[in-house]
Amino acid sequence: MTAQPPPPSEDGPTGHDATGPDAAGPPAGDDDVQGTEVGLVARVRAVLRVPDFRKLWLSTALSSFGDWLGLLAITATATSLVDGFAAANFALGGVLLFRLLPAIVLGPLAGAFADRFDRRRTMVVTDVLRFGFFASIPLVDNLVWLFVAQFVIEALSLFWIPAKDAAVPNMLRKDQLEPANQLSLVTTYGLTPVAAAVVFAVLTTIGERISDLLAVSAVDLALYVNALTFLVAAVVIWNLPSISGRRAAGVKPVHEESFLASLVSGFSFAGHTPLVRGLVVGITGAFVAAGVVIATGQAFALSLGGGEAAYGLLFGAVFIGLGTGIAFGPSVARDLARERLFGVAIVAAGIAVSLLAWTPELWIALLLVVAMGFFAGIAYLAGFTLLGTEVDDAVRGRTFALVQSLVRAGLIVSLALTPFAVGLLGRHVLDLGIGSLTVTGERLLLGLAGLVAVGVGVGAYRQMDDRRPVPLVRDVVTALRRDTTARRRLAGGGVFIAFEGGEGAGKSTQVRRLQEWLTADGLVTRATFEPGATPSGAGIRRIVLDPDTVGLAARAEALLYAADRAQHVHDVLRPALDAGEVVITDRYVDSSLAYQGAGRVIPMDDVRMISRWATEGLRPDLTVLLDLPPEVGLARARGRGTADRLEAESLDFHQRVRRTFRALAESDPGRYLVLDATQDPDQVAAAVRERVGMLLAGLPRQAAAAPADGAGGS
Ligand SMILES: Nc1ncnc2c1ncn2[C@@H]1O[C@H](COP(=O)(O)OP(=O)(O)OP(=O)(O)O)[C@@H](O)[C@H]1O
Ligand SMILES: Cc1cn([C@H]2C[C@H](O)[C@@H](COP(=O)(O)O)O2)c(=O)[nH]c1=O
Repeated sequence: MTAQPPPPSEDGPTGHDATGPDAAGPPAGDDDVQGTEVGLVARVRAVLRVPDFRKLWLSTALSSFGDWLGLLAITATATSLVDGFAAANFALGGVLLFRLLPAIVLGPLAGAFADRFDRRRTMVVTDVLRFGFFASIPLVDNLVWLFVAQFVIEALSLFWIPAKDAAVPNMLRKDQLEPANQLSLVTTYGLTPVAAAVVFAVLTTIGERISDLLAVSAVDLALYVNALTFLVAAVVIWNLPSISGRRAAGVKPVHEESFLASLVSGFSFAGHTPLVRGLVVGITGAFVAAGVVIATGQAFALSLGGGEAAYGLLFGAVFIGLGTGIAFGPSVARDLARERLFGVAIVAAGIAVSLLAWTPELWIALLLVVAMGFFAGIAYLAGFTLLGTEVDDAVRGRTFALVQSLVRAGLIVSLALTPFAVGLLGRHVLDLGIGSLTVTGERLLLGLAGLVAVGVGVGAYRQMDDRRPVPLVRDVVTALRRDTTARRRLAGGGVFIAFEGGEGAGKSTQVRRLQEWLTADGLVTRATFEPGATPSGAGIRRIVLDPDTVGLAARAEALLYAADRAQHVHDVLRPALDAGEVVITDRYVDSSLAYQGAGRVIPMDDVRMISRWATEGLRPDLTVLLDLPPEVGLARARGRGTADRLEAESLDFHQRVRRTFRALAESDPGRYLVLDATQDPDQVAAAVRERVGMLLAGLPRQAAAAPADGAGGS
């Protein structure tokens, strides 16, 4: 018997909980993850049914609209405040420079701020201040003040953005973050700039009538409207306590670290966590390359024999590609792990840029630019989503801010240096004997940018790959195929298999082997473990297993394992099961019953109760118990090095653990497979396969021809 013995009618595959498939999710928006038959629109609609996210999205959309309108109005104001072509260009350049500059200095500080202080307050205060500064631009009506205000507004945005980016993952379930990001990115870079451009055009067209009616110019009116959007956003955000995350429940954080120390620990976290390191390197490198592409754009358009019109077309093609990648990338990539997709997409974008460098024709260039944008959009969405799902709340603000600073710094450097480099490299005609080849600075730099992108993509991939058993090429091909041989999810929801047993019983070995077998059989599988499979769980694992953790009360230990499990169910198990995966975990509730219940002698019912609460009743469809004498297992485990805190317990402790595992299995034989773990690993694996084969036989897999955007992200 595990946490919740199943009534006969509920038993069997996919009947893994007593509380229904929506139990682990937020109050609304849960009907989007029933396998892969659900389209993008339905998933976005489901995300929008989460009330707090919907309100935040609406207010962010409003601010974004205001921001674009403001940018148009500010550039118009800047050029109108000076005379002459050169001065107008200087004013325009100044506006853009002052928009990007603060990020380099203030970005990391803003991240530490977002992690340290109440995010809702940070957002409200910055919105109110942005309202004031935007409104001051038309009132003061002076170019120097415009630059100052622009700088301050941008600096304030730097505090607002990481606070918001770090807050969103707390409002949604992990599997909802990708559609939420798709919606936000399409809104910010697709819908609101277009809406702002239309409104700006209308305002300037009817400018005279506006002046007569309101006694302000159309450009000033745009700035006032923009200012007002920030005030509205401040009010909306003030009424969303969930943005405060942990503080929403009134929990005041204890800051043992100074501000400086938290800044340093943010950098250290990014530097020492391979996944984050890969993301930071990948996103920054990709933006450096993007800066080169933007800065060489006009010269490249000229070299294709086109003028401003060709440049405009190339510019538009980037956005078409980006939008398509963000909207449809997840459907194309389907089950490809986002950790892999990120690096692969950057490499693909890099290849497109490298090919661009050799392109003689405008139409080929346009296709390559769309392809580049498409892959860049996929990479950006995957990277942004991974930052939200994989980085713990406590350091998320600093991580987002670090990325934002590096991205802007990379953009500034490449935008500033590229024109000089193009000039320096010049134009050369090489005599190849059989003909001549014209090499121009912009094309050389484009080629270089492509190579940089390929390099950072490979680097990011190496850092982030979680060494899953399927080789990359097969994984990509499988993800792209939509025929009957492609890996499939289970149509009626996933199957949950737990491996249990004492130290060194061979659980990790058998989990890996079962996953390899199922993957080869074409199923989408997820191998995981307890404790420590989530970022916060990793911290718990360090505490409970560290031999230096002394004096930990038995109840505290039980609660720590339960906390790890609650996070594991919420972040990994429930979303994967809802998406129809076969989920295999190395340890689950039985370990708590055996180690904390029998080992630490806590009443079984107490352990059962906290486990049921932590898991919201989620229980395995099958538990494989690898049974062996503790002396044998401990000897195997010690082969790995120093014993951890639990391995170091007495033999008597481990005997009690073994007896309890066996008793649990005996009380519910239909749901357990008990195997003699002293057997050869091949024999154990064969017995596991036979039983799992029976469990899966007859379970419907997802339809062969899935709809184009039917993939759930994983
Ligand atoms: N059936 C087996 N016979 C002998 N050795 C085995 C067998 N299965 C695994 N081993 C070896 O025993 C050691 C422990 O195996 P493994 O890590 O798979 O066990 P585990 O149950 O996950 O351990 P723990 O719970 O302590 O992490 C490894 O060195 C592994 O190669
Ligand atoms: C889930 C769980 C685990 N434990 C113990 C059992 C082991 O000694 C360690 C985990 O180490 P492993 O090498 O990853 O197997 O933690 C526990 O006492 N209670 C639990 O709920």
